[in-house]
Order: sequence, then C-alpha cells, then structure tokens
Amino acid sequence: MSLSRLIGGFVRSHWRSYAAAGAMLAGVAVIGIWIPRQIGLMVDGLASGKLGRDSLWQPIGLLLLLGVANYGLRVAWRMKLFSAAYMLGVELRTRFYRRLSLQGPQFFQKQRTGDLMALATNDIDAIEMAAGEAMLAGFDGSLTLLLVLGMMLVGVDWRLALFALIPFPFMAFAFWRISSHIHTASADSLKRFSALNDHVQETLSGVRTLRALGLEQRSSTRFGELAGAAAGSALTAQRWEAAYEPAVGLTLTAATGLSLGLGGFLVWRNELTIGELTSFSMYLGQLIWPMFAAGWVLSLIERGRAAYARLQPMLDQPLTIEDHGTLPHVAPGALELRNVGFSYPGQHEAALSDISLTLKTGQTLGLVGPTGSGKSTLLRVLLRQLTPTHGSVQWSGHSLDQYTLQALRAAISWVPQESFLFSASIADNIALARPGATRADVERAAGLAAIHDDILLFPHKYETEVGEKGITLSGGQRQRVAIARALLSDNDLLLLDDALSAVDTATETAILEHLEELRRAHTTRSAIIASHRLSAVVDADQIVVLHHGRITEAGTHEELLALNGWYASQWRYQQLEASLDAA
Ligand SMILES: Nc1ncnc2c1ncn2[C@@H]1O[C@H](COP(=O)(O)OP(=O)(O)OP(=O)(O)O)[C@@H](O)[C@H]1O
Repeated sequence: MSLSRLIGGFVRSHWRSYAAAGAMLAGVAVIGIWIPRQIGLMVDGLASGKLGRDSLWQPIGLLLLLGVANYGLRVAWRMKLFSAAYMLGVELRTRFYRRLSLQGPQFFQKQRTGDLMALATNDIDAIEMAAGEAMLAGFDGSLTLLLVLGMMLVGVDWRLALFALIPFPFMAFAFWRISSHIHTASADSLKRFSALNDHVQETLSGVRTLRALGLEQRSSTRFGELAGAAAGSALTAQRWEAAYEPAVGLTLTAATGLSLGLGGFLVWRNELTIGELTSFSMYLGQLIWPMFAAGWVLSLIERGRAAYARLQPMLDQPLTIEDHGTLPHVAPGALELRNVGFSYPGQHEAALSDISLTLKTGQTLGLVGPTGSGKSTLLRVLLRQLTPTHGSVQWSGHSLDQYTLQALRAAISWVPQESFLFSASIADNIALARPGATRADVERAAGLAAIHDDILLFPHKYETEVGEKGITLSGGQRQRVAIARALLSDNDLLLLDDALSAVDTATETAILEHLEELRRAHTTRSAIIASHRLSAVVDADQIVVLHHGRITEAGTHEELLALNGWYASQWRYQQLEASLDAA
C-alpha cells in the first residue's frame, strides 16, 4: 500500500473531520480573496471621491469583521484537522505494536530494538505530519491558488494575469528537482536516526558491561559519530527544504516586475484602473502562500513516503509463528514428541535431531546435557516459539499447531534462562502471570519459589520497586521472582530452563520439594526441568541426556548411573565439586 492510499483510506474513514476542516478552510480562502478586491474598490472609491470621511467607516468596519472571522476559522480548522491526523498516528502505532506483539522471537532476533523504537516514534510522526500538516497546507494552498488565479484572470485582467504567470513553470521544475532530493535525504536521515537510537538503547542496556570493560570513551566517540551523521543527513534534508524559499522569491519578484511593467502600461492606456492594479499586486502577493505551501507539502510528503517505506515492510512482514490453530483449550494429557528435528536458519548442524519422548500427565522430565546441546531449543519448540523442521509434537492427542497460541500460552508456564523483570513492584512483577491474583496468592507463590523471606527483608517488602531488568535484585533473587510468577499461573506444564542455576543447592532443594508437593496435590501438573546441575533432576520420573541435539541417554537417575555414560561421570564430577565446596 502506498502512502497516498493509506492517507486516502484514513481520510475516508474520518471524512467528517476532514470535511468540516475543508469547509472552514474554504471560508478562510473566500474571505482572503475578497479582501484585496474590497481594498481595490476602496482605493478607486477614494480616488473618484465616491468614498468620503462619513462613508469610509463602513468598508473599514467590514474589513475588520472579516479579519476576525478569518482568524477564528483558521484556529478552528487547524484544531479539527490536527486532531484527526493525531488519530492516524494512534492507529498506526497501535497496528505496529499489535504486529510486534504477535511476532515470534526469530523476528526480534533479526530486528534491532532501536530501529523498532524509531519506527514507532520518529517515522510515524513523519507520516502523521503528511496526513495532517501536508493535507491542510495542500488543500488550503490549492484552494487559494485557484481563487487567486480566478480573480486575477476573471476579476482583474486576463492578459496581465497570463503575463505575470510566465515564470511559474520554471518554479514548478525547480520544485520537482528539490523534492526528489528531499526524498533521498529524508530516507537517509530516518535511517541514521534509527542507528543512533540503536546505539543509545544498546549502550544504556549494557552500561555496566561497557564500564567494566573501560569502553566508555569508545562508546561515546561512536555516539558522537552517529549523532554527527544523523545531524548531517537531517541538515542535508533541511538544506534542500531551504531551497524552496529562493525559488518562490525569484519567481514572485519576476512576476511582480512583469505585472508592474504591463500593468503600468495598461493604466497609462486607461485599460486598467489604479485600484485594479493595486488589487492585482495584492493577489500576486497572495500567491506566496500557495507557493510556500507547495514546497512545504512536497517536503512533508517526501518525508512521510520515506518513513512509510520503512514502516510498511514491518507491518506486512509475515508472522514468524502462524496462529491458525482452533482448539481453545489444552485438556490434561500426555506430551508426545516423535522424531522432532529443528535447524536454525543458516546453521549447518541441526540443533535437534530425532527427538522422541513421552511425558505423561503429572510426570517430571529432566533435560540435561553439555552447553549448546539443544535443551533450550527443545523447550522453545514446545512453546511454539520455534516450529520443528521434522517430526511432530502432540499434546493430549492434538498437534501443537492445532491449538491457538493463546491456548498454549495459557497451559504452559515458562521460566527462561534470563528472566525479564519490569520496572514495577515485586508484587506486580509476580502478579503479571495472573493479573487478578490476590496478595495472598502472590505471597503463596513467592513462598513456593523460596523468595518470600528475602522479599520481607527489602525496604518496602512486596512494594519494593525493581529497576529496569531487575537490576536491584541478585541473579538468584531474580530467578526466584520469575519462578514465583510462573507458579502463580497454575498452568499444567511448567518449563524451567536452567532457572535454578543462580540459587544455592539448599534453596534449589527447597524449591524442588515445593514443586513435588504441588505435583502431588495437582495430578495433572507436569514439568520439564532443563539444567546443567544434575541435582535439579535427580528425582525426575525420566531424565533425557542431549548431545549435539540428539538423545544419547535416557532413564531414571539410577538407570543412568548404571549406564555409566556422560550422566554418570557428570554426576560423580558434580558430587565431588559439591563436597569440595562444602569442605
Ligand atoms: N537463535 C539461534 N540462532 C542460531 N543458532 C542458535 C540459536 N539459538 C541457539 N542456537 C544454536 O543451537 C544449538 C543449541 O542451543 P541451545 O541454546 O538449545 O543449547 P542449550 O543446551 O540450551 O545450551 P545451554 O545449556 O548453554 O543453555 C547451539 O549450537 C546454539 O549455538
């Protein structure tokens, strides 16, 4: 869809606001056009002696009245039109945000956050300007142009009008050249602003790492370069916009020279009155606004087009995870994976191959293996963040993609390796999983996640604010807040992705015991615990060892020890490590 179709569709759906603004604008233009004619008549009336001291107040009073009406209408149409244009901004931002919220992790892996933020702010602002400012200037300018030309051609003298218009085609050519330069410069400027945004977003998120590595100077130099480049390209666009003014000035000067030459000659031949020449000169002066409006409109439209060319691909980008399922609810049942395989785009080696396993209702599965063996990938397949390239995943007898994404989200609680805490209170961060939860529910979940006692020691207990990404909490505390959030949602399947890595063994044992109690109380609850630390999966009903994305060992803790493979040697190593730590 082009920018004109987008704006056209918007104008149609908000036609009342645009029509009201258009009617008021027409009133302004008619009043504006009538004033020079009135002044011309007054000049001729004074020259011929028809207007005297007694009768002069009437036309002057009328002029004042029209001036006030003009002012009122100008204020009113601007308000009407701008409020409509702001609505386009709101609609576009909402569409953009909705689209982003439906995209899967693969989309966000490819897109830079700063770029997306620039699109949601700067680029949509540019489109909003094209739908508001440009529309009104375009309409106002065109209407004024038509009326002024009409008055010059019909109301004054057509010969004079045609003669005075000779320089205008040259100006149109200049405008066309300037606007194409503005398009290129605007596209470049928006792109550079995005790059600047990206840098700010990344350096602020990673400010502690940058400081620790002593990279502040390098980062600040890079920022200077990006800011300079963004300013440079914005300046280039401005320079081209500034070129409109001399083009208008030159054209009008030439037109005034031509009209005074021919007008003087016509007055000398008594074919034109001085009042008519005065009106004509005023009309010529009134052409300044349509000319400037044309320049202004072209530059706004070029900026808007450049912005929409960046935004549209994001709006049209297919969803990385399709949501075509129809089943609205996951009934309790077994999870069955048959020959599941998955490869990340562009990767030679498959991240998962031939994974077949069954997790019965109410059971716990331990997922272990060396780093990079595919544990997180397998969990993300179950979450439908990734679609398997081979095999099938069935839950309660239905393939995962037969469920709506909403149904799956409502059935699975997931604690990722890096949990995100929002800038809100601890209570709010936990309650996120179930917005209607009471404080007692939140505290119960916190107790199960073994974080309740820690929270009571915080300055404002459950109301303690957690900074951006939870920076005021330790890694282990963050993990436990995330576990409490997951437990609060009471979902049937709990996925823990190395979610206990930052807590000590005693706390880990306490949390696992609580999970076991929950499982016994709710027989439909299942869990998959992916972990580097084998102590987290010792009591699982079934443990699966992954190696390069394949299952190499499977069984209970005892069976795997008896197998004497990777699991057994890793277990002995971790036991030795634990006893050394305890010593
Ligand atoms: N987004 C991605 N794009 C490309 N390759 C990826 C991506 N995520 C993971 N991989 C690769 O897939 C393989 C499996 O990674 P995965 O994160 O599932 O392993 P893991 O067992 O969870 O590792 P760890 O225990 O270190 O968390 C690795 O080789 C990894 O490099």
